[in-house]
Amino acid sequence: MGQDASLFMQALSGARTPRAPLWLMRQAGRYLPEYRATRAHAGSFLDLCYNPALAAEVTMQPIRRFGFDAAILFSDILVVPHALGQNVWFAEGEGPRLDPVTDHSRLSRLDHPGNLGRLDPVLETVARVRAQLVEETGGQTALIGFCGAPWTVASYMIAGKGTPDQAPIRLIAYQDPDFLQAMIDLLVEASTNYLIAQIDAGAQAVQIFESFGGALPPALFQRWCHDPVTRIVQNVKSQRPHVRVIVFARGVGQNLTLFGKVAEVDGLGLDWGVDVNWAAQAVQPMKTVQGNLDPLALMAGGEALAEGVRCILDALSNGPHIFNLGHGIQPTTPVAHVEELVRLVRSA
Ligand SMILES: Cc1c2[nH]c(c1CCC(=O)O)Cc1[nH]c(c(CCC(=O)O)c1C)Cc1[nH]c(c(CCC(=O)O)c1C)Cc1[nH]c(c(C)c1CCC(=O)O)C2
Repeated sequence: MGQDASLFMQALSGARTPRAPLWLMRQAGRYLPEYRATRAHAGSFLDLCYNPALAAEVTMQPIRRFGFDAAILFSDILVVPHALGQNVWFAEGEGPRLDPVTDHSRLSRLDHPGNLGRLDPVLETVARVRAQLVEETGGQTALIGFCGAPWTVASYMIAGKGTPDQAPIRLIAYQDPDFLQAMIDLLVEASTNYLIAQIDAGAQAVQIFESFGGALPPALFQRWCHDPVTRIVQNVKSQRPHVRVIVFARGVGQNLTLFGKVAEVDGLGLDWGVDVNWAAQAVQPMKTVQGNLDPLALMAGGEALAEGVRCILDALSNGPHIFNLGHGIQPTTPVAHVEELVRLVRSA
């Protein structure tokens, strides 16, 4: 079966599909009891990311349970700085921690972006998942690879942890733009190589997560978000023209239309703050749109969920659309609400 046989790939190619394909950001995660069970005997979170058998297993868990239309590689955006030699770890219950890189001398001690050998196990996971998807779904379920956008990844590399408003990187963008440009350039090159390696291992589409694009003031958006993401997309597409690319730039509002003008972008993610009626007018004529259910409407369930789904389908069903959340699923979301979501989207 060709790769465009899947509903997800058809929608991403710009087709209006008989029903909206469905997957969820963070669909493999702590809300699933089988994930928690695998996680409990895998060691640390990074150990799980670098264990191809277990990482493939958790990638497949939500596919087997819900029959989603796409699987997303189980890994993390911070494996890229880790592969470049930065110390990265996940403090239990606290999130990611890194030894901060805040100046040229520390940056120069990182590895060359062509040396991503540490990510070989992740590529092995991609190959295993693709083989399992072909075997178990006949290729009906597509495989998505991913990386973080340079600004988002650099915000962790500089602060050494998640920060509510990304103040450390914003300050450096003003005080030492040459340093930040060098870090961003390194990430553009590493991310390009990493995505191409995922595609060669079996990923049919890739998504770039710009989780903190909304932290940029308008005057800085072009340089630190739009340019680096566009460079990655164009680099990847020029070398692997058959792949499909989704950009999920959270919180960027009307700047979504700037990505809409980039010919090589196939799909645009909509966070839950985007007005879907605006998106139907301003974004969907240019690109396939994906999103934007509030993860808390899914957690709440009931009428909030039904109304949220209806509102999205009413606005976006007339063009190419992939159903998803506006951000990752929350760990305390009841599994029954996800079952209900699948039923609502499939029966619409
Ligand atoms: C900013 C960011 C990160 N990671 C990611 C982003 C961008 C998207 C976003 O904005 O959410 C992306 C990511 N992280 C993970 C995936 C896997 C694929 C998927 O199922 O979507 C993806 C695509 C698994 C994960 N990444 C992480 C978990 C939870 C780890 C655990 O099992 O303990 C998972 C399933 C850990 C992680 N990783 C990161 C944080 C801040 C945390 C801690 C927060 C938390 O605990 O939920 C960095």
